[in-house]
Amino acid sequence: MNTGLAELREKARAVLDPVHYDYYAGGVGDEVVLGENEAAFRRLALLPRVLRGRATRDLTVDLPGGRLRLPVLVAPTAFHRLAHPEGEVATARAAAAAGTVLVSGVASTVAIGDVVAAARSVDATASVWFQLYPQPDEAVTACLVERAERAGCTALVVTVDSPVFGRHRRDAEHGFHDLPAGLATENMRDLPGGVRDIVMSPEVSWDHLDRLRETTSLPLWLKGVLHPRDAVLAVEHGVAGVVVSNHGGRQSDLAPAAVEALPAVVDAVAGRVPVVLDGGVRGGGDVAVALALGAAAVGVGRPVLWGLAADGAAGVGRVLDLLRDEFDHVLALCGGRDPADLTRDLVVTRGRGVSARCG
Ligand SMILES: Cc1cc2nc3c(=O)[nH]c(=O)nc-3n(C[C@H](O)[C@H](O)[C@H](O)COP(=O)(O)O)c2cc1C
Ligand SMILES: CCCCCCC(=O)C(=O)O
Repeated sequence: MNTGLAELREKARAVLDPVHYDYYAGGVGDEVVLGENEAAFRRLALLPRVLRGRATRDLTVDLPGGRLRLPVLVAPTAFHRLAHPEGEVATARAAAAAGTVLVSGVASTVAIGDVVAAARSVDATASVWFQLYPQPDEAVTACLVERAERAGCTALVVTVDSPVFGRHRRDAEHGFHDLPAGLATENMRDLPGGVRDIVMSPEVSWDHLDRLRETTSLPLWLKGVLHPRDAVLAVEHGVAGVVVSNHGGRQSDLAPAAVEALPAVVDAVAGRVPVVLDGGVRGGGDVAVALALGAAAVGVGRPVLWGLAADGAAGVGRVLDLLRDEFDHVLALCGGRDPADLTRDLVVTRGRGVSARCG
């Protein structure tokens, strides 16, 4: 892990209520996938290319829903006001200042309109995307989508890896089930039928996705895809992009590490839509490896929460600066001029030698 990020994590651990720290840090079951997400990156190396670099590198990436000044976006995570009183407002300001996208979760503790306003107060062109779980009551989903559109979100991220809640042992041991008094999931107010809770339903299907797509003209990303066949189906169902993710090791503890699932999804999608990876990204080197394996960008979840808890918007800004700076440095070391110079032939598995390649 980048040492700056490790310091922020330790500062966050020191200031957070241990129950809330464990909610953020924890994973499902035995936390095998949680560990594997990071460990899998450590097993990969990048072959440098020489004599082809340039003095300054262009880190910009264009995605459906917005331009990123670095190939790192803020993955959706719930309940930012557990970390800092300003919550998602602080995160939005920092993401906008860094020139990247905040994917704001439906389970945010600030309403989406206020999140977008915070981002736009820093940069009038800032892009905020809205993440939601497709609800079995489609009137609820439609209402959430309408709110995101009205707020000015520029893309929707539909999370599909949660047919049921993940079983988080740390939360169970602490008895953490509810937000403390004074905090609420602000997007879940005044919904059709008086619904207040986010429902995870195994009955949500591709048909729900098709109907959701008909309710909006926003680009729609599918988050939580690991099987290449699902990636193909996603493209066939008209998504604008796919997020390879195991939810940061918080859903199935039998899932593969996210970066290990990435190449097959990239191959299945075959360039028809961009692929974003999240899970275990803890430094600029991880960003570079993911891009070399075909990701257009990566998402970061927990490091942003550590930065937020440690120092509000400034702490989130520090996380994004550290990742940008380290990624730029690694790109230079690989003889890269921009992210497109990171190609799969650069990636090798440690301990397995390097095969002859000239492609
Ligand atoms: C505390 C926490 C809350 C999360 N909440 C959501 C959520 O509401 N919606 C969602 O799609 N993903 C959620 N995720 C998953 C993240 O979007 C992302 O997939 C994951 O954090 C990436 O792994 P990383 O934390 O190792 O970077 C959450 C993750 C954490 C750690
Ligand atoms: C009742 C709100 C559920 C929010 C789910 C947040 C999440 O995805 C997580 O991993 O935690």
